[in-house]
Amino acid sequence: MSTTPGPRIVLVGPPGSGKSTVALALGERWQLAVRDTDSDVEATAGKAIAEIFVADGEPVFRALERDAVRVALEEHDGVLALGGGAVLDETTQELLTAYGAEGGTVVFLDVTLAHAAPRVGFNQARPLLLGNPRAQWQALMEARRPVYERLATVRVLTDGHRPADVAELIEQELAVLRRGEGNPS
Ligand SMILES: Nc1ncnc2c1ncn2[C@@H]1O[C@H](COP(=O)(O)OP(=O)(O)OP(=O)(O)O)[C@@H](O)[C@H]1O
Ligand SMILES: O=C(O)C1=C[C@@H](O)[C@@H](O)[C@H](O)C1
Ligand SMILES: [Mg+2]
Repeated sequence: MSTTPGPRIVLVGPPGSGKSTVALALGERWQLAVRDTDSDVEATAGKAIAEIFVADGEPVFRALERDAVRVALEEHDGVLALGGGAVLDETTQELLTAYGAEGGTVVFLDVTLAHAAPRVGFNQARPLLLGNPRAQWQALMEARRPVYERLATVRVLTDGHRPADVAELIEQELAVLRRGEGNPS
């Protein structure tokens, strides 16, 4: 077991990659508390993310999100799911880089458009995907992919896997890594 302070695992990836859902599956599998920075932001703001975007604007949301990620990395020791765009913030990038360098696990949940589309349904709850959802998703994934890949210590392709199976795949990947580092699994 890791002795790194902070969360046991942090999940990053685009909308529909399954961060929130897989976090719950991992929490159940490992009997760990689950936290989601999108929920933390909504609790702090007292309104839904879509409402924050409309009423206050994206910069306000991103500032709330930056604080939520910092606090969660400091005080949460279970499974942590981030919002899809949280990794774009420079402070968050620095914090995740440091967390990974100290032995923390950052998993990039990868997914292709064909599999993400039916999952998210591209509805009103995801303000960044309004307009032409497929094109928006593709553009943001293209821009963010290098960031997800750079910050992640593990990448798991989720296409065609149910959330519980993704959790199992993550566990297997981590076991392979531990063995590679010469630690028993
Ligand atoms: N591996 C999967 N297979 C099929 N459906 C999935 C999978 N993972 C998640 N889903 C479904 O896709 C939808 C979106 O999943 P989820 O909210 O976990 O994505 P997310 O990565 O947290 O997105 P966001 O960045 O918007 O928070 C949910 O309805 C969920 O049940
Ligand atoms: O990908 C994004 O930028 C977002 C993803 C969601 O998790 C929310 O954090 C919000 O809708 C923005
Ligand atoms: Mg989520």
